[in-house]
Amino acid sequence: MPEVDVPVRLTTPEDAVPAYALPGDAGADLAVAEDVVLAPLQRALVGTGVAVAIPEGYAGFVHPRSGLAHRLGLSLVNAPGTIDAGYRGEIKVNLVNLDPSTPLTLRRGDRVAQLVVQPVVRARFVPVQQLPESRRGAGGHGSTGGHASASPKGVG
Ligand SMILES: O=c1ccn([C@H]2C[C@H](O)[C@@H](COP(=O)(O)OP(=O)(O)OP(=O)(O)O)O2)c(=O)[nH]1
Ligand SMILES: [Mg+2]
Repeated sequence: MPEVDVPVRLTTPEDAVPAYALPGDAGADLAVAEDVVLAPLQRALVGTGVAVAIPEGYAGFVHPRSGLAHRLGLSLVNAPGTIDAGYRGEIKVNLVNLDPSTPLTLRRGDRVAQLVVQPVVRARFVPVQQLPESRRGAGGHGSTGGHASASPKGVG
């Protein structure tokens, strides 16, 4: 996998530098810098103790962790959160407990999200009268089929 240097500053020496759990992982785990209790369906903006300087031409995307989502219903309100190259503040996570009945307790240091650093391009938006044709055209929102159905028969 290609690598890029990302300067990182910790709020305190006890905060964790984002780390990849395994070789080949796309996301480096981010931990909460404080204890948090989330009531069912409650959300909270929580610091990670980490600030980064993502190089120009890249951006960071903060994704949920699938295990916590699956086991506890923990997610991010704004998934994926966007970390701009110019941002020097602490990375914060917009946590939400999507479980409808069980409160969720997180301890400082728990890894709750993952940061994916990706190359990005900046678009030059060019106003035109007519867009070039394509096979998809204006079709969307399930136009190719296979979308889930609310009916007991399942997907169509
Ligand atoms: O999950 C997130 C999302 C964003 N940010 C920080 C980094 C990002 O560069 C900045 C702005 O994010 P965004 O552009 O998504 O938020 P906005 O509501 O548009 O705020 P702004 O007006 O500051 O751009 O906030 C985080 O710490 N965590
Ligand atoms: Mg913005």
